[in-house]
Amino acid sequence: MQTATAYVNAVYEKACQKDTEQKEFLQALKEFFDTITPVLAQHPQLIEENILERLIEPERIYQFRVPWTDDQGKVQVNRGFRVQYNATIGPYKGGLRFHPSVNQSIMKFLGFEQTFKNCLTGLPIGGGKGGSDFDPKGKSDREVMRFCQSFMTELQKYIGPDQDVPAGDIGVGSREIGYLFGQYKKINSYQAGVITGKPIPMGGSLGRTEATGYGLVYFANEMLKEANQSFKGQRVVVSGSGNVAIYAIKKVHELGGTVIACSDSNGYIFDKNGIDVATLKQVKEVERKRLTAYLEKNPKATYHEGNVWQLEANFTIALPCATQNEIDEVAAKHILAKGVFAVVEGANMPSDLAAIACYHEAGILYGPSKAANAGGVAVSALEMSQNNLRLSWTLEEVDEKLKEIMKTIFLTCRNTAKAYGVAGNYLSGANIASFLKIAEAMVAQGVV
Ligand SMILES: NC(=O)C1=CN([C@@H]2O[C@H](COP(=O)(O)OP(=O)(O)OC[C@H]3O[C@@H](n4cnc5c(N)ncnc54)[C@H](O)[C@@H]3O)[C@@H](O)[C@H]2O)C=CC1
Ligand SMILES: O=C(O)CCC(=O)C(=O)O
Repeated sequence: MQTATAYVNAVYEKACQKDTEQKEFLQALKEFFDTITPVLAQHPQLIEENILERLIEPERIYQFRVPWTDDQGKVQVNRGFRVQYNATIGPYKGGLRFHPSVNQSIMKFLGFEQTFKNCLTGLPIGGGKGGSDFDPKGKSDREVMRFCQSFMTELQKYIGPDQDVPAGDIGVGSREIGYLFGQYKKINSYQAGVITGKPIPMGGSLGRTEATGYGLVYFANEMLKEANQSFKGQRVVVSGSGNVAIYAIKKVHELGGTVIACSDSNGYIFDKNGIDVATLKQVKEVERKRLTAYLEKNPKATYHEGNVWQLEANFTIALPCATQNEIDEVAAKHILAKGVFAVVEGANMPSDLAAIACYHEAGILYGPSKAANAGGVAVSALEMSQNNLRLSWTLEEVDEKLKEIMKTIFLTCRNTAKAYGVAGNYLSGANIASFLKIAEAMVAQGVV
């Protein structure tokens, strides 16, 4: 039989030949494969089952046309996707992203990551992802509504509370989820559990809006405790200024840290006394303006064009919460030179492979996205539970469950890494623990 290394290399080579252009997808595979080779050496039956080749192939991908009419009466066309990656441990579950960069590679990398993330939550949810190259920026509410209605007119054929349950991601917040769910109900019937992140009066869960950002900080806090550290007195930089970033900043401040900078896709603000969350929420959630509008309300802050990871000031903790590959090798080296001892990821795959190698080489704490940002999908699964039970938990109840889930994910990563001889490597811990559970379930279900 092939050795584990030869098997992993062969599967990766084949993927590279099949999906040559899909660089984000291949990157996600490489990051994963590098950590699980030793596990395959211990479980040769998984090689016999050809588990990797089965696991990396999405169960199915839908791609569809999304025509809609803009405010000038002109017909526009976008491309829609839903990747149903893996439903071995539960219905497909994962967000929808509306951003001009969306393509099949990005959808596949996100669906692949989601499969393992969802498994780490310990809740019965499989992995999926979807979205469109539609750009909500600069569109009126009515344009966004018409787009969402057209998108859902097609998507509704493929989803259901026990089949596939979408939610939000970049560019999809409660406004979009409201329009999407409204159209689903018009075509079908009221089935609350068909989508999560719903506005509260439509069956949403308290705490879902905050869950990814809060969960990230709960996870980071567990990492810090393990290293006899805390958020108290830390100078923190958060990239992005959207849903994940805003609630991560809020929770860091509650735990005694100071977030001195955050960003959008054009530039970043530096506010040495700490980002004012109320102002940020007003600018981003209510007015939907660029970050420069923050300065009108907080003139002591400064605005700089470019990537926040070029910040001149020193800081100790980095929480990337914007997008994939925002930290490359140059940015990682800059971050390390500024005194950072922990990078914990709110965005999906924000560090490229060279950046991750820099963290490992420097021996800093590194919390990988599939573990650290799982709080959002975990509370989405709690929303599904509440919808099924036809009841609503209080914010305190949801937050308590989220804290417990994030602590358990941390312990799973920590204990698995230790058991496989890579103590402190939470990336390996996350990959190995979720891989073993899904692989075992896939073997149990037969070759399907
Ligand atoms: N919303 C959720 O529950 C979850 C989101 N995530 C991930 O978190 C990240 C952020 O998502 P959300 O906050 O939900 O999206 P969002 O649409 O609310 O905000 C995205 C933010 O990132 C900024 N951004 C986008 N590209 C950027 C770039 N190149 N440089 C700097 N800033 C940039 C945008 O200006 C915006 O402020 C994404 O990677 C997403 O996949 C992960 C788990 C759950
Ligand atoms: O809440 C969900 O179902 C999905 C959240 C998400 O898209 C993610 O975890 O990346």
